[in-house]
Amino acid sequence: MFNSVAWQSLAYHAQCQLWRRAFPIAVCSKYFEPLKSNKFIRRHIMLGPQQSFSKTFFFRQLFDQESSTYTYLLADINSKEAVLIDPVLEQAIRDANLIKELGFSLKYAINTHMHADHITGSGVLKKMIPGCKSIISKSSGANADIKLEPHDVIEFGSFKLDARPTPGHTNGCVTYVAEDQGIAFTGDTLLIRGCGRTDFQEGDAATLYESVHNQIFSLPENFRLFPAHDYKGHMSTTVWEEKRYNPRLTKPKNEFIDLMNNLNLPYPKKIDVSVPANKVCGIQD
Ligand SMILES: N[C@@H](CCC(=O)N[C@@H](CSS)C(=O)NCC(=O)O)C(=O)O
Repeated sequence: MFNSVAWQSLAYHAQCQLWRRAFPIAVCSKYFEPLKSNKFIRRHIMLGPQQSFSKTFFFRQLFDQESSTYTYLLADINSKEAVLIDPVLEQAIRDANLIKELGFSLKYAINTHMHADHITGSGVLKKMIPGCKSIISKSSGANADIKLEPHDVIEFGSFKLDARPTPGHTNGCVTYVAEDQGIAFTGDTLLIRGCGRTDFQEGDAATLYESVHNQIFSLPENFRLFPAHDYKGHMSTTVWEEKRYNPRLTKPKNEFIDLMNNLNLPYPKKIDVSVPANKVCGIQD
Protein backbone atom coordinates (compact mmCIF):
# COMPACT_ATOMS: atom_id res chain seq x y z
CA MET A 1 0.00 0.00 0.00
CA PHE A 2 1.19 3.53 -0.76
CA ASN A 3 1.25 5.95 2.14
CA SER A 4 0.89 9.72 1.65
CA VAL A 5 4.68 10.25 1.50
CA ALA A 6 4.90 7.78 -1.35
CA TRP A 7 1.96 9.43 -3.14
CA GLN A 8 3.54 12.85 -2.89
CA SER A 9 6.82 11.53 -4.18
CA LEU A 10 4.98 9.85 -7.07
CA ALA A 11 3.12 13.08 -7.85
CA TYR A 12 6.43 14.95 -7.96
CA HIS A 13 7.91 12.46 -10.42
CA ALA A 14 4.78 12.56 -12.60
CA GLN A 15 5.01 16.36 -12.68
CA CYS A 16 8.65 16.11 -13.79
CA GLN A 17 7.62 13.77 -16.63
CA LEU A 18 5.00 16.25 -17.88
CA TRP A 19 7.53 19.07 -17.89
CA ARG A 20 10.02 16.86 -19.72
CA ARG A 21 7.49 16.32 -22.51
CA ALA A 22 6.68 20.01 -22.74
CA PHE A 23 10.25 21.28 -22.70
CA PRO A 24 13.57 20.21 -24.22
CA ILE A 25 15.53 17.76 -22.14
CA ALA A 26 18.29 20.28 -21.50
CA VAL A 27 15.91 22.72 -19.83
CA CYS A 28 14.42 19.99 -17.69
CA SER A 29 17.76 18.66 -16.54
CA LYS A 30 18.84 22.14 -15.67
CA TYR A 31 15.85 22.92 -13.47
CA PHE A 32 14.64 19.57 -12.15
CA GLU A 33 17.64 17.29 -11.74
CA PRO A 34 19.30 19.51 -9.13
CA LEU A 35 15.93 19.85 -7.39
CA LYS A 36 15.40 16.11 -7.17
CA SER A 37 18.40 15.65 -4.95
CA ASN A 38 17.76 18.99 -3.29
CA LYS A 39 17.23 19.04 0.46
CA PHE A 40 14.20 21.29 -0.09
CA ILE A 41 12.29 18.59 -1.96
CA ARG A 42 13.18 15.90 0.57
CA ARG A 43 12.28 18.22 3.45
CA HIS A 44 8.96 19.06 1.78
CA ILE A 45 8.14 15.41 1.27
CA MET A 46 9.00 14.44 4.86
CA LEU A 47 7.61 17.51 6.64
CA GLY A 48 4.42 17.92 4.67
CA PRO A 49 2.38 14.76 4.87
CA GLN A 50 2.04 13.77 8.47
CA GLN A 51 -0.37 10.90 8.68
CA SER A 52 -3.91 12.02 9.40
CA PHE A 53 -6.06 10.41 12.08
CA SER A 54 -8.78 7.88 11.38
CA LYS A 55 -12.22 9.53 11.22
CA THR A 56 -13.28 7.89 14.47
CA PHE A 57 -10.07 8.62 16.39
CA PHE A 58 -10.45 11.42 18.95
CA PHE A 59 -7.33 13.28 20.06
CA ARG A 60 -7.03 16.17 22.52
CA GLN A 61 -3.86 17.67 23.98
CA LEU A 62 -4.33 19.30 27.41
CA PHE A 63 -1.84 21.35 29.42
CA ASP A 64 -1.08 21.93 33.10
CA GLN A 65 0.64 25.29 33.39
CA GLU A 66 2.18 24.80 36.82
CA SER A 67 4.15 21.69 35.89
CA SER A 68 4.22 22.31 32.11
CA THR A 69 2.74 18.82 31.67
CA TYR A 70 0.78 17.61 28.67
CA THR A 71 -2.09 15.19 29.20
CA TYR A 72 -3.62 13.43 26.22
CA LEU A 73 -7.23 12.32 25.88
CA LEU A 74 -7.71 9.69 23.18
CA ALA A 75 -10.97 7.97 22.34
CA ASP A 76 -12.87 5.87 19.85
CA ILE A 77 -15.78 8.07 18.79
CA ASN A 78 -17.87 5.00 17.91
CA SER A 79 -17.47 2.93 21.07
CA LYS A 80 -16.86 6.02 23.29
CA GLU A 81 -14.03 4.21 25.09
CA ALA A 82 -11.33 6.67 26.11
CA VAL A 83 -7.88 6.76 27.72
CA LEU A 84 -5.95 9.59 29.38
CA ILE A 85 -2.16 9.63 29.13
CA ASP A 86 -0.28 11.36 31.97
CA PRO A 87 -3.14 13.01 33.87
CA VAL A 88 -2.15 15.59 36.52
CA LEU A 89 -3.77 15.56 39.98
CA GLU A 90 -4.65 19.26 39.96
CA GLN A 91 -6.42 18.88 36.59
CA ALA A 92 -8.49 15.78 37.45
CA ILE A 93 -11.77 17.75 37.66
CA ARG A 94 -11.06 19.45 34.32
CA ASP A 95 -10.35 16.08 32.71
CA ALA A 96 -13.34 14.28 34.26
CA ASN A 97 -15.68 17.11 33.18
CA LEU A 98 -14.38 17.03 29.61
CA ILE A 99 -14.76 13.26 29.42
CA LYS A 100 -18.34 13.51 30.74
CA GLU A 101 -19.24 16.39 28.41
CA LEU A 102 -18.03 14.45 25.38
CA GLY A 103 -19.92 11.33 26.45
CA PHE A 104 -16.79 9.18 26.72
CA SER A 105 -16.20 6.38 29.16
CA LEU A 106 -12.69 6.48 30.65
CA LYS A 107 -11.24 2.98 30.47
CA TYR A 108 -7.67 3.69 31.53
CA ALA A 109 -5.65 6.46 33.21
CA ILE A 110 -2.19 5.74 31.85
CA ASN A 111 1.19 6.91 33.13
CA THR A 112 4.28 7.05 30.93
CA HIS A 113 6.40 6.71 34.10
CA MET A 114 6.67 7.59 37.77
CA HIS A 115 6.84 11.37 37.51
CA ALA A 116 9.04 13.37 39.88
CA ASP A 117 7.69 16.88 39.32
CA HIS A 118 3.94 16.44 39.85
CA ILE A 119 1.45 13.95 41.27
CA THR A 120 -0.38 11.83 38.74
CA GLY A 121 -4.15 12.25 38.43
CA SER A 122 -4.69 8.55 37.82
CA GLY A 123 -5.54 7.67 41.45
CA VAL A 124 -8.14 10.43 41.85
CA LEU A 125 -9.65 9.79 38.40
CA LYS A 126 -10.17 6.16 39.39
CA LYS A 127 -12.20 7.36 42.39
CA MET A 128 -14.15 9.89 40.31
CA ILE A 129 -14.92 7.62 37.37
CA PRO A 130 -16.09 4.11 38.32
CA GLY A 131 -14.58 1.41 36.13
CA CYS A 132 -11.45 3.41 35.24
CA LYS A 133 -8.21 1.49 35.79
CA SER A 134 -4.76 2.92 36.37
CA ILE A 135 -1.78 1.79 34.28
CA ILE A 136 1.99 2.06 34.65
CA SER A 137 4.89 -0.20 33.61
CA LYS A 138 5.92 -3.04 35.91
CA SER A 139 9.52 -1.87 35.75
CA SER A 140 8.52 1.50 37.25
CA GLY A 141 8.19 -0.25 40.62
CA ALA A 142 4.93 1.65 41.21
CA ASN A 143 1.56 0.21 42.09
CA ALA A 144 -1.41 0.36 39.70
CA ASP A 145 -4.33 -1.77 38.54
CA ILE A 146 -2.39 -2.85 35.47
CA LYS A 147 1.40 -3.15 35.41
CA LEU A 148 2.61 -3.37 31.84
CA GLU A 149 5.28 -5.69 30.48
CA PRO A 150 7.33 -4.47 27.49
CA HIS A 151 5.20 -4.31 24.31
CA ASP A 152 1.93 -4.98 26.06
CA VAL A 153 -0.92 -3.55 24.03
CA ILE A 154 -3.58 -1.24 25.49
CA GLU A 155 -6.90 -1.37 23.65
CA PHE A 156 -9.70 1.21 23.66
CA GLY A 157 -12.51 0.74 21.14
CA SER A 158 -10.89 -0.19 17.87
CA PHE A 159 -7.59 1.55 18.68
CA LYS A 160 -4.36 0.31 20.21
CA LEU A 161 -1.29 1.62 22.01
CA ASP A 162 1.91 -0.43 22.01
CA ALA A 163 3.96 0.03 25.20
CA ARG A 164 7.56 0.38 23.98
CA PRO A 165 10.04 0.33 26.88
CA THR A 166 12.20 3.48 26.77
CA PRO A 167 14.19 3.51 30.06
CA GLY A 168 16.83 6.13 30.79
CA HIS A 169 15.00 9.04 32.47
CA THR A 170 13.60 6.41 34.86
CA ASN A 171 13.70 2.59 34.65
CA GLY A 172 10.00 2.31 33.97
CA CYS A 173 9.63 4.90 31.18
CA VAL A 174 7.38 3.81 28.34
CA THR A 175 6.65 5.35 24.94
CA TYR A 176 3.12 4.55 23.83
CA VAL A 177 2.81 4.14 20.07
CA ALA A 178 -0.46 4.31 18.12
CA GLU A 179 0.96 2.76 14.95
CA ASP A 180 -2.28 3.12 12.93
CA GLN A 181 -2.45 6.84 13.66
CA GLY A 182 1.24 7.61 13.14
CA ILE A 183 1.76 9.04 16.62
CA ALA A 184 3.74 8.26 19.77
CA PHE A 185 3.61 9.59 23.33
CA THR A 186 7.17 9.83 24.53
CA GLY A 187 6.70 10.86 28.18
CA ASP A 188 9.96 12.38 29.45
CA THR A 189 12.19 10.17 27.29
CA LEU A 190 12.14 12.50 24.31
CA LEU A 191 11.16 16.15 24.75
CA ILE A 192 10.89 18.56 21.80
CA ARG A 193 14.52 19.42 20.92
CA GLY A 194 15.53 17.90 24.25
CA CYS A 195 15.14 14.87 26.49
CA GLY A 196 14.42 13.90 30.07
CA ARG A 197 17.15 14.51 32.61
CA THR A 198 19.07 11.49 33.87
CA ASP A 199 20.42 12.69 37.21
CA PHE A 200 17.94 11.15 39.68
CA GLN A 201 15.56 8.21 40.23
CA GLU A 202 17.21 5.53 38.05
CA GLY A 203 18.40 7.99 35.43
CA ASP A 204 21.09 6.80 33.03
CA ALA A 205 22.21 8.80 30.00
CA ALA A 206 23.57 5.84 27.99
CA THR A 207 20.31 3.92 28.48
CA LEU A 208 18.22 6.93 27.43
CA TYR A 209 20.34 7.40 24.30
CA GLU A 210 19.79 3.75 23.30
CA SER A 211 16.06 3.98 24.05
CA VAL A 212 15.58 7.00 21.81
CA HIS A 213 17.69 5.68 18.95
CA ASN A 214 16.28 2.14 19.03
CA GLN A 215 12.65 2.68 19.99
CA ILE A 216 11.73 6.20 18.82
CA PHE A 217 14.06 7.15 15.97
CA SER A 218 13.29 3.75 14.42
CA LEU A 219 9.65 4.79 13.88
CA PRO A 220 8.67 6.12 10.42
CA GLU A 221 9.98 9.67 10.01
CA ASN A 222 6.53 11.18 9.50
CA PHE A 223 5.31 9.94 12.90
CA ARG A 224 4.24 12.77 15.17
CA LEU A 225 5.67 12.76 18.69
CA PHE A 226 3.92 14.11 21.78
CA PRO A 227 5.99 14.60 24.95
CA ALA A 228 4.88 14.81 28.58
CA HIS A 229 6.37 18.29 29.02
CA ASP A 230 7.40 21.36 27.15
CA TYR A 231 8.91 24.46 28.71
CA LYS A 232 9.13 26.63 25.59
CA GLY A 233 5.63 26.63 24.12
CA HIS A 234 6.04 23.79 21.62
CA MET A 235 3.30 21.21 21.31
CA SER A 236 4.50 18.37 19.11
CA THR A 237 7.30 17.29 16.83
CA THR A 238 8.11 14.49 14.38
CA VAL A 239 10.67 11.72 14.20
CA TRP A 240 12.09 13.49 11.11
CA GLU A 241 12.59 16.77 12.99
CA GLU A 242 14.16 15.27 16.10
CA LYS A 243 16.54 13.06 14.11
CA ARG A 244 17.91 16.22 12.53
CA TYR A 245 17.48 19.03 15.02
CA ASN A 246 17.51 17.58 18.55
CA PRO A 247 20.57 19.32 20.00
CA ARG A 248 21.26 16.50 22.47
CA LEU A 249 20.31 13.31 20.68
CA THR A 250 22.00 14.10 17.38
CA LYS A 251 25.35 14.03 19.21
CA PRO A 252 27.55 10.91 19.33
CA LYS A 253 26.73 8.78 22.39
CA ASN A 254 29.87 9.69 24.38
CA GLU A 255 29.23 13.43 23.91
CA PHE A 256 25.58 12.98 24.87
CA ILE A 257 26.55 11.18 28.10
CA ASP A 258 29.02 13.90 28.97
CA LEU A 259 26.44 16.62 28.31
CA MET A 260 23.73 14.88 30.36
CA ASN A 261 26.09 14.30 33.28
CA ASN A 262 26.87 18.01 33.42
CA LEU A 263 23.44 19.64 33.05
CA ASN A 264 23.47 20.77 36.71
CA LEU A 265 19.71 21.40 36.78
CA PRO A 266 17.97 22.18 40.08
CA TYR A 267 15.80 19.30 41.35
CA PRO A 268 12.07 19.60 40.61
CA LYS A 269 10.39 21.59 43.38
CA LYS A 270 7.86 18.86 44.22
CA ILE A 271 10.12 15.81 43.96
CA ASP A 272 9.83 14.88 47.65
CA VAL A 273 6.03 14.67 47.56
CA SER A 274 5.59 13.52 43.96
CA VAL A 275 7.72 10.39 43.94
CA PRO A 276 6.17 8.75 47.07
CA ALA A 277 2.65 9.67 45.88
CA ASN A 278 3.29 8.34 42.38
CA LYS A 279 4.56 5.02 43.77
CA VAL A 280 0.89 4.34 44.47
CA CYS A 281 -0.40 6.17 41.38
CA GLY A 282 -1.40 9.22 43.39
CA ILE A 283 -3.55 7.57 46.05
CA GLN A 284 -2.22 7.71 49.60
CA ASP A 285 -4.05 6.38 52.64
N1 LIG B 1 11.39 23.15 37.01
C1 LIG B 1 10.58 22.00 37.10
C2 LIG B 1 11.35 20.76 36.72
C3 LIG B 1 11.98 20.81 35.36
C4 LIG B 1 12.60 19.45 35.04
O1 LIG B 1 13.55 19.06 35.66
N2 LIG B 1 12.00 18.72 34.09
C5 LIG B 1 12.36 17.35 33.86
C6 LIG B 1 11.13 16.57 33.52
S1 LIG B 1 10.08 16.54 34.91
S2 LIG B 1 11.08 15.35 36.15
C7 LIG B 1 13.39 17.17 32.77
O2 LIG B 1 13.73 16.06 32.47
N3 LIG B 1 13.88 18.25 32.17
C8 LIG B 1 14.86 18.13 31.13
C9 LIG B 1 15.53 19.43 30.89
O3 LIG B 1 16.50 19.42 30.13
O4 LIG B 1 15.11 20.44 31.47
C10 LIG B 1 10.06 21.78 38.50
O5 LIG B 1 10.61 22.35 39.44
O6 LIG B 1 9.13 20.99 38.63
